[in-house]
Amino acid sequence: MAVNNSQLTEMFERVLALSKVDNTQSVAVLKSHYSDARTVQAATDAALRLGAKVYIVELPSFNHPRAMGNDMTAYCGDTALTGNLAAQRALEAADLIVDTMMLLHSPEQEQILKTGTRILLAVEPPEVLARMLPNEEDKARVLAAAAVLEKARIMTVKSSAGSDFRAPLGQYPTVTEYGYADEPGRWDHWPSGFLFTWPNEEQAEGVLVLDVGDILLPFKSYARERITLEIEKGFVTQIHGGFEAEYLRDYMRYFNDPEVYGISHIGWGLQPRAQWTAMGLHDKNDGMCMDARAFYGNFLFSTGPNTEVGGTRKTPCHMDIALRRCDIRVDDQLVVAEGEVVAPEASRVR
Ligand SMILES: O=c1ccc(O)c[nH]1
Ligand SMILES: [Fe+2]
Repeated sequence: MAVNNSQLTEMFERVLALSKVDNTQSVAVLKSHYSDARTVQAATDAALRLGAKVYIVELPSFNHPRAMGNDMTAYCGDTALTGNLAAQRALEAADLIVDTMMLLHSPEQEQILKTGTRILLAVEPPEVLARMLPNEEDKARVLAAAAVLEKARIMTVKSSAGSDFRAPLGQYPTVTEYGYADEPGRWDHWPSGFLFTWPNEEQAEGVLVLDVGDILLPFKSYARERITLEIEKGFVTQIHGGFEAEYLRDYMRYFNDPEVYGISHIGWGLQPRAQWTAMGLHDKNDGMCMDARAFYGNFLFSTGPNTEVGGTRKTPCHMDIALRRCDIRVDDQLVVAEGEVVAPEASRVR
């Protein structure tokens, strides 16, 4: 199926309006050679139709010699913007940046946000953008869950597969993603609909068991056998299992950086229009597979960087791993029971 350009522009107009774009605003569209030309054009036309002053910042392609694969989250930290201070100043001058290249997990993104500039990441295929067009109900549900998470002192995750994980919280803020950048200095991602935080440094403990069907990004694979991760003092210390455990071990070892084993963001999915099955219907190069990160009731955990919240772990290897059928507790409140969102009530899809 394919979204036509008129529909794509109309969707961008709606999301940019939700992101508070109007005739008082300037909008920079950030692109590189792999940006979807339809997305760049639709974002540009939509911002113009909303009366904003629009400009396009195109950066030359950037490849790190050790990067593998084309998934934009496969190699984090260094980007085409790294070291390009003139381009960064040009981007900081905007009120809103539509990022069709991906600055996520780079220090430059944090520096830009600190100036008050808003960033909206949009790198998924137009058809995925359309299926998960954000709305104010998404925002209300995610913020309701965030109100619980930001007060929490511990997150615990258990599952019938054998997960038994504890993460003391409080050192880092709660991050919400509801699909539009409507506050000064806010980063968001269209499509999304989930929330997360980071464990207190060196305090996450326990076991996480990836069961059959759980998703590993950026591999874009469904686990076909169990993989068991042992976590001590905030780091993955053992990866047990068969071939898939060996593949994960080998991939992480390749980066030759002990920080790749640090636990990164942990949270849960609240997007009912995201589907666990969607990844199986897309080519690996279609996008970064936000369906896997956002599907309703997942436990999404990750390894590697924590620069997004001011941490010092700037490591290029970032695994996003989505588990189904977990029990997630925040303090003593059960928020997800066997993969079903149960609380807070205002975060549930009615
Ligand atoms: O939206 C995203 C995408 C990737 C990621 O690691 C976090 N959030
Ligand atoms: Fe991530």
